[in-house]
Amino acid sequence: MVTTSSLNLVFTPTKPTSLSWKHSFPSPFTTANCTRRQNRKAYRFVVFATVLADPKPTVLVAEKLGKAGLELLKTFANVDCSYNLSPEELCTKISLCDALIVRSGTKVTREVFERSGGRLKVVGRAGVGIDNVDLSAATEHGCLVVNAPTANTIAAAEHGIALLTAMARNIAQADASIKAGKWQRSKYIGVSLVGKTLAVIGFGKVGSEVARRAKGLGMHVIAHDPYAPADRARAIGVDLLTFEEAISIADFISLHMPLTPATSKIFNDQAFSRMKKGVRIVNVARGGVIDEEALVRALDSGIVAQAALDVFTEEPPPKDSRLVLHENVTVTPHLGASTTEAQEGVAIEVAEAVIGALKGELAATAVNAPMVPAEVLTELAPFVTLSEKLGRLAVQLVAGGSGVQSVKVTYASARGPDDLDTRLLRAMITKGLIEPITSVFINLVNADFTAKQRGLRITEERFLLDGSPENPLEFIQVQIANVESKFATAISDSGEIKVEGRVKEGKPHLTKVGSFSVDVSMEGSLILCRQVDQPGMIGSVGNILGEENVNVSFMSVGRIAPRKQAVMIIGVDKEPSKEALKRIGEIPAIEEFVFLKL
Ligand SMILES: NC(=O)C1=CN([C@@H]2O[C@H](COP(=O)(O)OP(=O)(O)OC[C@H]3O[C@@H](n4cnc5c(N)ncnc54)[C@H](O)[C@@H]3O)[C@@H](O)[C@H]2O)C=CC1
Ligand SMILES: O=C(O)C(=O)COP(=O)(O)O
Repeated sequence: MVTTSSLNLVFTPTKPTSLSWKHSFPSPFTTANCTRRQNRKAYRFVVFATVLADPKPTVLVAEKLGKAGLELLKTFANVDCSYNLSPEELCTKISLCDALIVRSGTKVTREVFERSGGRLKVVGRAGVGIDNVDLSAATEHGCLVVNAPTANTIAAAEHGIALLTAMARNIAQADASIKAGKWQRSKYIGVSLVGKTLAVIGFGKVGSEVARRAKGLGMHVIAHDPYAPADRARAIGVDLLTFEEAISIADFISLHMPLTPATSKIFNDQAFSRMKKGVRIVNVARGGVIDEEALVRALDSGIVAQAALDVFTEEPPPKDSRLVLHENVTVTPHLGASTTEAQEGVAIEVAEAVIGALKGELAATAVNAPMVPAEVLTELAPFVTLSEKLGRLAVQLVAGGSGVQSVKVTYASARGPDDLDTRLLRAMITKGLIEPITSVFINLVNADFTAKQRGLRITEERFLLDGSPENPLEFIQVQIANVESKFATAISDSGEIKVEGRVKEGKPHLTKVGSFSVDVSMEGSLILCRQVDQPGMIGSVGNILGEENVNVSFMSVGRIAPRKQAVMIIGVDKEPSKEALKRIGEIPAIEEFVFLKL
């Protein structure tokens, strides 16, 4: 048994039959192929498509983006290129935008999401680092964040090597000196790289490309990365060491990890004190991983002989920054990704991801939503629809005023937990449970967060079946505990509202309500009746609906035993009038009934 999500707040359905959708979904999800590009697996992703009122969405491009990416965006959207916006200008504009594209120079704060009024659907980061985007706020607002993780890797690695070699040979200082009319050959004696030890901190895409190139320069390369697979390092001929080991034996250190709470100021006084005297440091990652004041102290004391920095805690750094002005420091203004090739690449990469997201696809480069491989998505597709419908149906059975706090989802499958990814199904059940009773829009990005915020505790269980794991799932059960139902029949023997569904011939079917077995296709709207099993019932209800010109799409009866109680389910194409529903309720053999929209 696998149980997830343990959240403990309360939410109360206020309008259980209201189905006013803030966003409509042509289908619960669409799929699209994620194309090309080296280093990227061909994933296909799910998503919740938003139908935009304006035929063309608006994309705000807040920083300079390569031409090819802009052209691509213009084929699909109205593109507003407004650079150098102040934070207030950005917040003002954002309520008119469906997507925002930035580089590292724009802070996408919580206020930006709040001020978007729910319109902003995707933030595209035309580059790797997303430390300038408030990811929690994005997730809370159901806004997808995508980046362009591969197209600037080589540019950043080449810049790292450029800084390494320039620093070792005092290129920048010598250049400035000669332009100042001097000729200082003995002052700018450098150090050689060959045979020296380079510690690469952060052995990801950029770090490993730097390692490859440094080996080509004859350096001995070691690395530290708590998450990097040892075999990838071995394949490049690099030993993975602990942080302390790596920094204490290195002659050169090159930084390539993201800025996170764990890496913030990881290079501090303590770290510098462990380094070999005369070490040289390159930072093409993020300024915030270094305590810049500690680095100045280490430079002054000679522990660090030289530093070459492309990135700073504050960008641009203050004009009087002691670090920038230090004679042993070489600086560039965050140029790691700034090659013609990389900028065209990231522009296309981010434009494709943003367009995909606006079309309703979840990009391969989503950073705040789970990625679902294509093959998993294809086989789970009908269960995704089933999940949402079960959620919608279950919550509409709750009597108004009963707070829904606890929902148990059971997946019956012959597959082991590792072979069945239920995140998508859970998100869709959550969507089905919450959307009918609120105006909140739920997608894969914000489902768990919204459930937590609304006090909905969703636990998941697996019911392991014998048999063939060919079919991912046999059935899904949704149970809502500790509530009253407006249709008492839906309460199972164990006291919860219980609905169960299966996929039959690719279509979602309701197969259990409470303790009654039924079998109806989950389409349109349903009238559920509990009745004393007797002849003529179908005709009686059918007549009332016929008089109202309500088309009946199907009827199905599930009974305990002949002439005892039965559950009749009637599918209708439109909502019958209150009067018709009242007349159905007045049929003597009908003990209770409920009208539900799927
Ligand atoms: N200066 C510039 O213009 C550019 C800077 N960058 C920056 O370079 C960095 C690396 O980028 P990529 O290689 O594309 O990212 P990546 O995600 O491929 O690699 C980052 C690596 O850092 C590792 N890491 C995480 N926490 C760590 C820790 N505490 N200690 C050591 N390693 C840790 C991760 O396991 C991962 O392998 C990012 O911060 C990115 O923003 C990237 C491109 C251009
Ligand atoms: O991709 C990254 O992480 C970078 O740091 C590049 O930043 P930029 O897009 O050049 O502002």
